[in-house]
Amino acid sequence: MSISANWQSTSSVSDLSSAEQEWLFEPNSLTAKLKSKSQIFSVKVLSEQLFTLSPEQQNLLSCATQTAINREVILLCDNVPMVYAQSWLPKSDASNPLHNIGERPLGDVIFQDPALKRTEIEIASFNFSHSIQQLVTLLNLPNRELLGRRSVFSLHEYQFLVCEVFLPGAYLYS
Ligand SMILES: C=C(O[C@@H]1C=C(C(=O)O)C=C[C@H]1O)C(=O)O
Repeated sequence: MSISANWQSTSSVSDLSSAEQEWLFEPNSLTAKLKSKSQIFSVKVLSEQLFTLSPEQQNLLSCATQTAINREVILLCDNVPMVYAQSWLPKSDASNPLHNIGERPLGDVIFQDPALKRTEIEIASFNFSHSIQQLVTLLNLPNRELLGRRSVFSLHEYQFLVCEVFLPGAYLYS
């Protein structure tokens, strides 16, 4: 699913509530933050496929390779869908910690490594006409304007892009 959006740097976004800022600007693991708010945390993998990167994505990931793994998941707290996440991971072999993470949360893998670096977080809103709303409807959630964030991580020689869209019912809208 495309989550193209009008991504803006956090410094150019002003009218956010404190709850929205708390969640959108969270510098550490979103998985850990969601786990702290729930009894049962789970990951539903929607898909993991090899894709050709768009020129913009190639530029974002400053990578020469044209293909990457597109991983789409839903993060659930106590079985309530909270976040749709789409990550673009480098094609890899078993030696790469990002290889084949399955139902494990990406955050549990990458935030264990002190070498992890995160570039600035960008924010976007997703209105009623955005394709993400089809997923919201599929999940039987009420359609509403959604907020999301994305950033590029680097871990040793790997760069990868993580985009997260907060679904209706997520804590930051309360
Ligand atoms: C990057 C993180 O990992 C989370 C888990 C993801 C996954 O399992 O695919 C994707 C994005 C994040 O919401 C994090 O916890 O911050």
